Amino acid sequence: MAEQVMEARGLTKRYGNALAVDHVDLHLEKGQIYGLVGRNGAGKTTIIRMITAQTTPTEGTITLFGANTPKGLAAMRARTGAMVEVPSFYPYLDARQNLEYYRIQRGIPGKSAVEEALEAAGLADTGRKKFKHFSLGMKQRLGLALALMNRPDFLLLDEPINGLDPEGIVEFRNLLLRLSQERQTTILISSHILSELSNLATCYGFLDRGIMLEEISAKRLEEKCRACLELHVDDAPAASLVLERTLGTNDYEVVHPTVLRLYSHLDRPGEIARAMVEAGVTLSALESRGANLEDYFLNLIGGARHA
Ligand SMILES: Nc1ncnc2c1ncn2[C@@H]1O[C@H](COP(=O)(O)OP(=O)(O)OP(=O)(O)O)[C@@H](O)[C@H]1O
Repeated sequence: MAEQVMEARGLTKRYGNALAVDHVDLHLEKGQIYGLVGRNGAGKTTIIRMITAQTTPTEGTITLFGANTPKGLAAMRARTGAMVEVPSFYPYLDARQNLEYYRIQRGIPGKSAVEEALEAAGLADTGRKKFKHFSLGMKQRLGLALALMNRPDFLLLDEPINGLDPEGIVEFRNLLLRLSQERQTTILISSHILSELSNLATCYGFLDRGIMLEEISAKRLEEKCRACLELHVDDAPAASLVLERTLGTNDYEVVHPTVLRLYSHLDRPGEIARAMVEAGVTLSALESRGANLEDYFLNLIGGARHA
């Protein structure tokens, strides 16, 4: 069984009468890249701040690397690194000097920690360039380097991609993939744009107004968003036979006794309708479906709001 890095149960944060985070459960296993997705104000930052002990939960428990006592948690937090807001760096210092300042302040042993962190964040070649001349992408990467200085096993990043241009997003994503592959770092990354995390996250948690609507693996999400033709019929087993024998495809699933999803023949709905009619299967609807990631999330939120 994969090692559990973090588990939160019933995690709740109340500010006065407002519930910023409402009984959220979260699970992260070693090596996962967990995308925490929610619109502005959904509670992402508050969750990350509770995990990093920057704020105290009103209710609920957090377990980090198997520890859940205050003392145990404090010890395990040394194995985490976080970038919650862009840290304040000195504008007239370069990347190395800024990190060296924080290394000493945090008591991280060994000067090589700075070099290693700069290397891991793709900033090893910035030389004497002062922070004030950094692009936003470089500033974000310096924030990442700072979070990496203690070589964390578990990295928490709050909206690190926010404001980056497409090229910056790809660069940042590649850095995180490298960390995940080379060091098996477990990563929790939040974003309000689901598609920013595609090709990166291995699982997602969808958060809306403090409530965790769904935790889902990237693989399952991809399957759910795959383009298909949805067939509404009177008899799904009979329709399956038509798909297999007449149309020669196995690329379908029966999702209900009267509904099938067909992933092949997407551009040939007429052929499908004809084959069904000829076999005596009543086809009451044939719809083209397939959500992109963003639509999936919006539908999920919409569903929860109308419930
Ligand atoms: N210190 C605080 N005092 C009062 N309310 C707060 C405080 N911090 C957060 N909130 C409220 O809690 C809710 C969740 O905020 P949070 O910052 O966690 O959301 P978020 O998903 O990270 O959004 P954003 O991307 O805008 O930061 C919001 O309604 C916010 O106004």
